[in-house]
Formats: sequence, structure tokens, C-alpha cells
Amino acid sequence: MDSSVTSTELTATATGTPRIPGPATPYQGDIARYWDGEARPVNLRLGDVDGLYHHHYGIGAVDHAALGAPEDSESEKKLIAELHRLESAQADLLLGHLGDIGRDDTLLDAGCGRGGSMVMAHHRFGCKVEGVTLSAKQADFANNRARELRIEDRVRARVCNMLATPLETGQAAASWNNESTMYVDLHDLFAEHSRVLKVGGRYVTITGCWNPRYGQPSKWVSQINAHFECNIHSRREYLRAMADNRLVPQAVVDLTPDTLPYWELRATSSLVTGIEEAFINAYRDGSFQYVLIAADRV
Ligand SMILES: C[S@@+](CC[C@H](N)C(=O)[O-])C[C@H]1O[C@@H](n2cnc3c(N)ncnc32)[C@H](O)[C@@H]1O
Ligand SMILES: CC(C)=CCC/C(C)=C/COP(=O)(O)OP(=O)(O)O
Ligand SMILES: [Mg+2]
Repeated sequence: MDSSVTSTELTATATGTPRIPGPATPYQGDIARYWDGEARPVNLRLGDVDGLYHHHYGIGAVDHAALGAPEDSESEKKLIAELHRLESAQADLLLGHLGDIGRDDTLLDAGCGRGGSMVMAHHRFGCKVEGVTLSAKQADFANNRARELRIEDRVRARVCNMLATPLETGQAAASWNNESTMYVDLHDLFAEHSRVLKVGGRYVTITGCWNPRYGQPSKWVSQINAHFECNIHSRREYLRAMADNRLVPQAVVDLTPDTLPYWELRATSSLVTGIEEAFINAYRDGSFQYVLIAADRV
């Protein structure tokens, strides 16, 4: 394993997606394999609704009028569309905290998945969006979508470690992690965001974190970690690691009550994956919180 690979050593996947050869750690190799092999219907069928493919969860009230009655032959289709609407609403909320972004700005999506949030950011601001993921499959998928939408000159995914990105120091007007912070050390992560962000730039994350008021990670939190091979941090760790890296919180929003309706609806669908109960119980017993943190790079 070579942990010294840098952005200057970019090569390409078979379909031309730039990549840094080799994961920095054996754990990153596991995570790359996990996402390369992921093809859950709950993600692909929701993405098929309008071509925005997300790997994050939803927020907001369920529109029961949009769901239709259970005997409705279209009820499954309507349920999928509603879950997808709530996931896109989550990304909209995140993008709404990035500040004033212009067409000439560059944004960084750290842990970009299949690129749904990147496309939304470009459509909203007209800006350039650079994404990084450990998974070559995901990066290829995101770049194919960008080509289909004819925005490949503005939206690009690369295969690389978010802790050592190819971005220049101060290049990004804003950057974010959408449900991707639980795979990395937070001090290393925020040091890299702090490096790539211009002074006065904005960092935003939406994430699940364990609640220090509960004491320690609950069994539900441990179950979520095992399910996704991730390591959920505490709310306290976020604030400490940001403070240590010139990221000053401007907003901390508890989205737990806003995400519960998504989970309760998802638990009734045929696309359940088995992790719904753990999320619902963890949110209800107060051991786990869904939060948005927006911070200024000072
Ligand atoms: C749950 S998905 C979120 C994807 C995307 N942010 C979204 O909202 O659809 C987590 C993502 O984090 C990425 N990831 C995890 N660790 C990473 C690392 N060290 N460097 C780059 N990407 C990483 C994974 O490859 C995956 O794309
Ligand atoms: C809030 C927390 C703790 C998130 C963990 C990271 C994660 C796996 C997010 C959703 O991905 P996904 O959309 O691929 O998952 P699923 O298949 O469950 O929809
Ligand atoms: Mg999903």
C-alpha cells in the first residue's frame, strides 16, 4: 500500500475517468469494493425517476395525496417517486447553504457517489463541480450521466481519496460531504477541505452522528456501522475537528424530525433493505441525529 500517492499521479479507468492508482489504506480498498458492487434497487429505481442518482436519505413531510390508495395499480411507482422527491429535497437543502455561488466558481463534492448532488449543484448555480469517490464504478456512472446531460465540461467525477484531492489550494468557493464523512478521520477530512476552500468559502455537511447526550454509540448505531462498513462520529467530534481546521460553524440544524417521515415511509415499501428499523429506533431513542452543519472557512 502506498499512502504517499498524490494528485499528480492521476491515471484513468478503462472509460477515461481519471483515477489515482491504489487506495491509501486497506480500509479504503474495502470501501471502494463495497461501492463498486452496490446496485440496490432502492437507489437505482429512485434514480430512474428523473436521472438524479442519490446515495443519501430524504427529508420533509410526506405528500400523502401523491401516494394514492394501496389498491392503486400505480401505488408502488408513486411511493418510489415520493421517496426520491424527499432525497432530492435533502440535496436541495444542502446546496441552499453553500452561499452565493457564481458560474465561474468551482465546488468540491467529497464522496460524490453516482453524482446526483453534483448535477443539482450545476443546474442551480451554473458552476463547475468536481467530485471524488473511491469507486471507479460510481465515477464512471457519474461521468456517463454528465455526458448524457451534455455537462461533462462542468461536472466531473474522479477516483481518488477525499483526504488528498487533486484540487489546488484555495480553488473551491464551497465544498461539501453528503453522507460521506463516516468513512474518514474528521481531522484529516477538515484539514483537506480547509486547504481547498478559499478564505470566506463555505463548507456544508449533512450526516448522521451519534449523540453525546446518549453517552456512547447505541446498538442501533453499531448496527448501521456494520451494515455499511462505516464509522459514525459523534456530534462533538464534528465541532471539535472543524474548530481545529479554521472551519467556523455558521449553522447547525438538527434534521432528525425531518428525516423520520422518510424512514417511516421507506419501511412500508417493497424496496426495504433491512436497515430501516435501526435508523428509526436510533432516531427515536435519541442516540443518533441527522444534522446539517454549515461552516465558514476563516
Ligand atoms: C453514502 S455514499 C454518498 C454519495 C453522495 N454524497 C450522495 O449523496 O449521493 C458515500 C460515498 O463516499 C465515498 N467515500 C468514502 N470514503 C471516501 C474517501 N476516502 N475518498 C473519497 N470518497 C470516499 C464513497 O465512495 C461513496 O461515494
Ligand atoms: C446517515 C448515515 C449514517 C449514512 C451512512 C452512509 C450511507 C451508506 C448513506 C446512504 O447510502 P445509500 O443510499 O446507498 O443507502 P441505502 O441503500 O440504504 O439507500
Ligand atoms: Mg439510498
